[in-house]
Amino acid sequence: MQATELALLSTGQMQQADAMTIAAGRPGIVLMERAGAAVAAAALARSAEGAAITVVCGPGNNGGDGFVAARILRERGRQVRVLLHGRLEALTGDAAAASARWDGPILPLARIREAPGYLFIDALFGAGLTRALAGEAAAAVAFMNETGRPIIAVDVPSGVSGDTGQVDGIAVKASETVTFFRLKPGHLLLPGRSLCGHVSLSDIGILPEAAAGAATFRNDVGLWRDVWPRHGLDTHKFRRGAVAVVAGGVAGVGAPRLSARAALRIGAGLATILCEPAALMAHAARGPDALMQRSAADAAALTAFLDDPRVSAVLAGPALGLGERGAELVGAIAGCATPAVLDADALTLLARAPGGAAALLAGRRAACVLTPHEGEFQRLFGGEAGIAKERSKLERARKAARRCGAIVVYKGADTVVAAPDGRAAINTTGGPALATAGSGDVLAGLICGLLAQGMPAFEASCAAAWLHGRAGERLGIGLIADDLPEAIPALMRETLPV
Ligand SMILES: NC(=O)C1=CN([C@@H]2O[C@H](COP(=O)(O)OP(=O)(O)OC[C@H]3O[C@@H](n4cnc5c(N)ncnc54)[C@H](OP(=O)(O)O)[C@@H]3O)[C@@H](O)[C@H]2O)[C@@H](O)CC1
Ligand SMILES: Nc1ncnc2c1ncn2[C@@H]1O[C@H](COP(=O)(O)OP(=O)(O)O)[C@@H](O)[C@H]1O
Ligand SMILES: [K+]
Repeated sequence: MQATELALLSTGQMQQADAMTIAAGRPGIVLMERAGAAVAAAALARSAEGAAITVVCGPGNNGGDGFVAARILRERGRQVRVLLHGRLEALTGDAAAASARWDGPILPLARIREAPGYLFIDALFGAGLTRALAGEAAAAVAFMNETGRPIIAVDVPSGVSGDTGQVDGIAVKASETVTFFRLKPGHLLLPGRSLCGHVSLSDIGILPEAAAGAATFRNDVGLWRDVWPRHGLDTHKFRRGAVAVVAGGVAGVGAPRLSARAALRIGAGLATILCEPAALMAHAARGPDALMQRSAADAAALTAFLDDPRVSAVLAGPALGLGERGAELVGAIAGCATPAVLDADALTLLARAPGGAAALLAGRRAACVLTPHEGEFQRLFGGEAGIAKERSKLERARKAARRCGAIVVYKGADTVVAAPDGRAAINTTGGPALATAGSGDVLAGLICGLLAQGMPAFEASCAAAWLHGRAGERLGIGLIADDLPEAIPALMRETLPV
């Protein structure tokens, strides 16, 4: 899949895409007929001839799609009941035209409890949702959900914001969502994603160029395949990239080793653990033999190591420790010219720095990736009203990336990767099996391993998040973080030109 097909459009951008297509000579009612036909096709696939289908229409064009679907379903032998929220005379434009083509009865929404039928089509609200559902609409949605019958949502489940995936109050819990042209962020961000059921995308004739300027993407291989590191026959270990993983003391030997192992498994040529002197023996006693260890007592030692131009990326955070040494080393990384990944303790130390992360990273000369989970994100940006008050995880990540001049990998079940230039991607690979100690350390190591091989930081972060998630899916429940790096080589061979 190409990057333009992975584009996600906001509801505003989708409206512009519609308007652009209509202005180019394709009438809105034609688009609506195609949208309604796609919804009808989904309902036909889920119902037998004669089945009773209830179509719940709202006051806008989402309702218009519902009227079209209702007409087609009746023509195809289904028993269709149409309910409308609001007055028929209040419908305008394409929705009014679509309702005029439906010559069956139209019942008020309040009658939804009578004979609900086998399947619902939710055409209440789509891209035009402006506020929380209330009154009759909220009651109808509660009823549909309670019946446990299948619900096909038109465009988005009513009550879910297409932009943020957030729900104020109540929303439809759909079995399936039929949407048009391109997905919206709300289909992928939680809780929206969990309310959509299976999402199918229908081409209704909107001009593909309408997505050309998109800066938000679903994270998939097509987004970064072209910049995936390739190594020629004449490569050697330093050309493949050397990673430095900055570690802490004896109590935290495991976490940085998970990161370093991940960096090696994703293709870095060399990985060295730089630990407190007292931890050197503990590291030396552990596998794999391919990993190297050195002591780095302070910032001077770390800087001297990073000054070697062959060291191509550095990672700090997992079990680094929150003491003076840690703070000093994070300061040294902020000031160095080596591409860096800052995770875990390094993020807490960044948040504690005078002026916060943005101040410490202001002068950075090389790419920097921050990998906060929710708690770390709050620590870093919770005090910045412009970021913390933003309702969309996508926009919070984007603003944080701009603020720090760094790539932000805002982790969770709907990880968002955002770049300071405004690009962002939402990751959907992975699952609950990844919620296990050390899983984040592996992700940080994967990113660092790709940075070390010269992959641009945004794409490296996206690729690492995608592979990390796929590895989690493949290993499934019961995985421990140690398993994740080992699953990476096979995944790479299957999905990438290595
Ligand atoms: N444009 C096109 O060509 C195509 C568009 N398509 C379809 O159009 C859909 C977008 O249509 P849309 O823009 O008319 O918005 P829609 O989601 O129907 O809702 C707007 C209405 O709901 C109302 N309303 C909002 N929130 C509410 C609430 N909480 N509680 C109560 N009322 C609320 C709002 O009222 P207002 O906020 O103005 O008071 C307004 O009356 C899109 O999702 C896709 O399905 C396809 O056919 C392809 C071609
Ligand atoms: N339910 C989930 N679905 C998908 N990915 C998840 C889920 N839970 C956790 N993850 C992923 O697992 C990793 C956990 O990282 P983190 O919270 O830093 O854990 P740790 O500090 O134990 O290493 C992140 O990459 C996160 O996106
Ligand atoms: K809907």
